[in-house]
Amino acid sequence: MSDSQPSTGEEGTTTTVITATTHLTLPAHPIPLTYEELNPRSKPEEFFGPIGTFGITLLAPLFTYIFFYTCNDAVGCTPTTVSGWKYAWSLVGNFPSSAGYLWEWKAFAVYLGWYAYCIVCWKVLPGDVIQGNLLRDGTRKNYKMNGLYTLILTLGLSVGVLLNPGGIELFTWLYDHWVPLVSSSLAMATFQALWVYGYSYYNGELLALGGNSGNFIYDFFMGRPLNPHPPFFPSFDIKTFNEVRPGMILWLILNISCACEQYLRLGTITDSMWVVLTFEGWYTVDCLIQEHTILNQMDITTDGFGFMLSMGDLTWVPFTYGLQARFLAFNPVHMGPIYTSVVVAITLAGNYIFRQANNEKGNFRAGKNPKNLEYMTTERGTKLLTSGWWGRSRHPNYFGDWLMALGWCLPTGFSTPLTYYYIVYFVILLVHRQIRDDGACRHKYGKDWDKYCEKVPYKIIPYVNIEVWMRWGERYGEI
Ligand SMILES: NC(=O)C1=CN([C@@H]2O[C@H](COP(=O)(O)OP(=O)(O)OC[C@H]3O[C@@H](n4cnc5c(N)ncnc54)[C@H](OP(=O)(O)O)[C@@H]3O)[C@@H](O)[C@H]2O)C=CC1
Ligand SMILES: CC(C)=CCC[C@@H](C)[C@H]1CC=C2C3=C(CC[C@@]21C)[C@@]1(C)CC[C@H](O)C(C)(C)[C@@H]1CC3
Repeated sequence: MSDSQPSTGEEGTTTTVITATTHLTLPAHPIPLTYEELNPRSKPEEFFGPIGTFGITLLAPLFTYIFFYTCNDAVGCTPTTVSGWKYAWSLVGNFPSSAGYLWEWKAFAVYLGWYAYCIVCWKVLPGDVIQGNLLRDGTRKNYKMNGLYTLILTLGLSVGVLLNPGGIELFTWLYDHWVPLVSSSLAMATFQALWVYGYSYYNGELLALGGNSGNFIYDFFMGRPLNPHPPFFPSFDIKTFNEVRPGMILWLILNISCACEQYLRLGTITDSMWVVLTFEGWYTVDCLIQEHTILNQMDITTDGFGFMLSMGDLTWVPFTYGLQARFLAFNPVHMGPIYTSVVVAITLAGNYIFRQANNEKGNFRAGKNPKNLEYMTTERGTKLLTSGWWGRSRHPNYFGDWLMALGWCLPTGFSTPLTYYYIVYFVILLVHRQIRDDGACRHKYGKDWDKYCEKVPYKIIPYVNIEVWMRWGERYGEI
């Protein structure tokens, strides 16, 4: 089976080939023939251009380390005091346990083993082959969707280990080698990003429209190739593989390791740890149940695969999204029934909005409209929902996602602001994503998008017009 096929629909070798639930139609213009026409030069404008992308390339890994050195059982979690920072700094390269060693070959070998295991699972476990969206060269790629089976197998093996004598202690090996594992994932992420960047100059593959500026720093970060694959292994799509497997599943495993650490220290697992473990774990499970939906997301359809996604997927997601559980491992919080109920209610509300909104759009895009929602038809032929969750704001799913994120941070109590980094980072990520998506939709739908925006003026939070607030703020400022 070839990786890139004409859009006629063919049989995959494993199981049926299913076409991604998209409404995309063939471009009206003739498909350009030359490589240069297909891959035009882009302007380095996103993230404040080369300077901004250089800054994020350095700062994102740096923050991953800072989150550890300023928040661990040796220093506590006090990045708010000068003495806290000084003490944390003195421990870099000099940490009392292997959890803070900057590099360890054994951890690197374990990490490579984990990555290889994920590839083997992708190869040998069964799964539907889904045909992706139409690419601008007129072809479609096939994707094997078996992330959920990889997760089920991994969880099954984990339970097997945990039920054996010494299994809990074995699991805490991950907690005890946190920084060496961070460094290993970062090495892998950097290697991948460099390799796909270099290889994209040789194999004539389709480039991402936003990652072909000719500026190394910018293109390395944004991602030059759109759908990179290793040589001689064209059916292995590096981007979709990275997006939901080695990082997302590792996040769940690291959380289990933190829970084991807490159990060894306390002899029990606190309510706060259970809440974090359950809800963050469910996020991973839900993401893998819906794995096919990533084919319609901008990371897959538009963005290239570069350091942003490579580092984001392999390092940022598992090691910083796991901060809450790691904090609770050495700093247990007992929430009690009332606080637990409040946190659970917020998280469930977030999950409900997130899932309902994503399902409404997913069903609608698949040609189903079980709730009989209102919609408008654009000149392009695409339909846009104007009632239900998508009539309440233009990104209700982001709002639900953020509420869930709040529910993951609240169990850590209020002794440190650091564990709340996630909701701050997530606001920035979602607002930036909203602006990018709005721009892309305006480009796609033209004045139809303006009509939709008139009908649904609220950007993320239903019925809350941030722009009105901003204008009101400006007027207040003038007074
Ligand atoms: N935890 C994390 O770190 C992250 C989580 N996420 C989550 O991933 C999920 C996917 O996010 P993302 O890919 O950014 O975007 P969305 O799932 O919100 O999809 C946006 C697209 O939906 C289509 N659309 C917009 N409005 C309508 C409408 N009214 N009716 C029908 N279709 C519409 C448009 O595409 P078209 O018209 O072409 O179909 C638009 O480009 C979200 O739930 C988000 O919260 C995302 C990033 C990071
Ligand atoms: C600091 C830095 C370099 C950040 C890069 C941003 C990345 C962390 C995010 C960009 C898009 C992401 C997505 C997910 C995780 C975070 C990153 C990689 C995602 C896999 C989370 C789970 C969701 O269900 C998702 C599959 C929709 C999502 C896809 C985008």
